[in-house]
Amino acid sequence: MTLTLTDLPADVQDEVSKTRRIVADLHAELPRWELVVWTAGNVSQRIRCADQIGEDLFVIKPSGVSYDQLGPTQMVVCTLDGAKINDGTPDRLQPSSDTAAHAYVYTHMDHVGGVVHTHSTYATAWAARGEEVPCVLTMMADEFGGPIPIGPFALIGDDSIGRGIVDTLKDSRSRAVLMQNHGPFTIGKDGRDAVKAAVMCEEVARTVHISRQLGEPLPIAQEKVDSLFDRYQNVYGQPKK
Ligand SMILES: O=C(CO)[C@@H](O)[C@@H](O)COP(=O)(O)O
Repeated sequence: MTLTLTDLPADVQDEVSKTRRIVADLHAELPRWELVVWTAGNVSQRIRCADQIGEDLFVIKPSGVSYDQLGPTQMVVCTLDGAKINDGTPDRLQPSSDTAAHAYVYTHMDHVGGVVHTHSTYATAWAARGEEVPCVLTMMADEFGGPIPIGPFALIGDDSIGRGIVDTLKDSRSRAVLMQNHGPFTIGKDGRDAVKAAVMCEEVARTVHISRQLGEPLPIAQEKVDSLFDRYQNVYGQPKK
């Protein structure tokens, strides 16, 4: 039976409301960082509520709606099988066409709290060639712990894309995967972390492409990549609260 938001415990309803605001605001980051044209990108964030209602939920944008029309009340709430709940939005409002992919990632990667998909230019150009972005920048070692891998060609609309993302990232430190002939999908501890991974993925895809136009970039020794990744993930920035 389809869940009804207003029947859920008050604390879950509060978390849904907060997450809707977060996900709506994160969608503004996609055009801000020039990661999308038109509506060609989406963000979602998990709600960890299995202890209260027996399953997690996630919030994702509605399909094909312009970013300047996206507010918290348009954000769609789904179960981890990708089904929209009775979330207060009009029945006709459909979730993103990538909802099944996001749902598959949340189901099979419990540590993931946010998923992003874009068609950002340089990352998508690497995806079109089916070539991983080699780890030749300290920024890549910091952020991705190695190369940005290529995922398989997969048609939209069922579990194929989600399965390709999980199969590629489950044994990788990278939070980004370039789905062949399609574009980048990124994961993170939350939606903002996944958006950051999408921003950094496009940045390094552009830089490495330019470097290759000048000559052959130099690889970084694996032990140096490991050291850079460890520092950035565990020391960089301000002390964790
Ligand atoms: O990549 C695709 C379609 O191929 C979609 O991710 C993109 O058009 C965005 O679709 P949504 O607006 O999220 O349904």
